[in-house]
Amino acid sequence: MTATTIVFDLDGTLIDTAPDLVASLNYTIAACDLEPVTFADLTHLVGQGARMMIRRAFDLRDRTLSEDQVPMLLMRFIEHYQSAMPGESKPYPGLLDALERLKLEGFILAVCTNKMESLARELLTSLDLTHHFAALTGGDSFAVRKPDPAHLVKTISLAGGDPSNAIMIGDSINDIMAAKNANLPSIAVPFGYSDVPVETLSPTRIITHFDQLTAELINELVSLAR
Ligand SMILES: O=C(O)COP(=O)(O)O
Ligand SMILES: [Mg+2]
Repeated sequence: MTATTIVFDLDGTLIDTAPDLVASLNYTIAACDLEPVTFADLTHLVGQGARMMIRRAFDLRDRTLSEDQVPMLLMRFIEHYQSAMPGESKPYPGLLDALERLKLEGFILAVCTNKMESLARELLTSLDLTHHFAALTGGDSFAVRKPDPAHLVKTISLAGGDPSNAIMIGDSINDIMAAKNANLPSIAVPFGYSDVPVETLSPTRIITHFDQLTAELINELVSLAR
């Protein structure tokens, strides 16, 4: 039987990227004289990639964003975000040990993020993490993205895994819904950027630290879902 695949979300799950996302977004929207956003705002803005984050910042400030401004603003965001990488972004406590441990235990590890694939790859490479993952896909890798189950299913297949023997771990509604839509169990982490308490998303389980992400837990949740 193919090994179980553990699919991780990136922003707010693997890596605490909020300070850099806020800094790059504020640099971007300053070009249009928008007031800076805060971390609390970010929980409502993040989740569907940079383009949507910019759009939502304009909505937050009751400003109209014309379509022809979008490419310039997106480029401004990407350049700023790339130039600072990894900036203040850091893996959450216990992540590195968990990745090493789970790989030794034979799990396939993958990343399914709505961040642009190139930015996600560069960020994980700058933190020396890319080598842990058999596949990494972003919000622009396919025609669809989380919460569409196809994003998750295609990521598992790319990693060499079996889409019926996998689990998704994430911090937001997109991750938990993608798992549900793909008929897979999910684990939510409460330390990320959800704008609602993660319990309200009804994940299969919640963990508060990566030390709790054990082979026993994953095997239990995957077999319960069968
Ligand atoms: O960058 C985003 O908007 C979302 O990224 P995530 O899917 O890794 O949480
Ligand atoms: Mg996330």
